Amino acid sequence: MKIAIASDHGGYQLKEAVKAHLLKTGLEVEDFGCHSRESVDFPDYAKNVGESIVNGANQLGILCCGTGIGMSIAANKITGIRAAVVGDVFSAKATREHNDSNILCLGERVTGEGLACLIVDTWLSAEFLGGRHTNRINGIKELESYYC
Ligand SMILES: O=C(CO)[C@H](O)[C@H](O)[C@H](O)COP(=O)(O)O
Repeated sequence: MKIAIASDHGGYQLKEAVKAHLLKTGLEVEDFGCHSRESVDFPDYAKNVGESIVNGANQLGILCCGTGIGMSIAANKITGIRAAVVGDVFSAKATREHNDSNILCLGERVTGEGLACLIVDTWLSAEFLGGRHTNRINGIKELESYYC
C-alpha cells in the first residue's frame, strides 16, 4: 500500500515523525511537503494529497496541520475524499470501519507524536465493514453529486 503524506508549517514536525514511523514499518510513502516551518497555506497540500488518492497514485493519505481541522475541511471538498480528524484510537478504528475514510488528519498542536503514531497504526490496520455502512457512504456520494 502506498501512502501520501503532507503538512503545512503547523504540522511539519508531526508529519516528519509520522513519515519516519511509516517508513520504519516498511510502508511506501509519497511526501508532498511542506519541508520546513516556513508559513504555507494548507489547502495546497490537501489538494495534492487528495488528488493523488482520487487518481489512484496513492491508496490512503495523512495530512497534518496545527489542529488537523483546516486540512480536513479542505480535503473534504475533493469529490471521493473522506477525510477524518482523529485524536483518539477509538475514532481511528471507527472512521475506517464505518466511514471508509481515505485521509487521516492529525493536529500537531493537539496530539503528541506517540499517540499520533498509534492512531496511524490503528487506522491503517482497520478495514471498512461494509453492510449498513455502505448505504451511508452511498448517501455521502449522493450529497457530493448533488452539490458539486
Ligand atoms: O487550519 C488550521 C486550523 O484548523 C491549522 O491548524 C493551521 O495549521 C493553522 O491555522 C496555522 O496557523 P498559523 O497561525 O498560520 O501558524
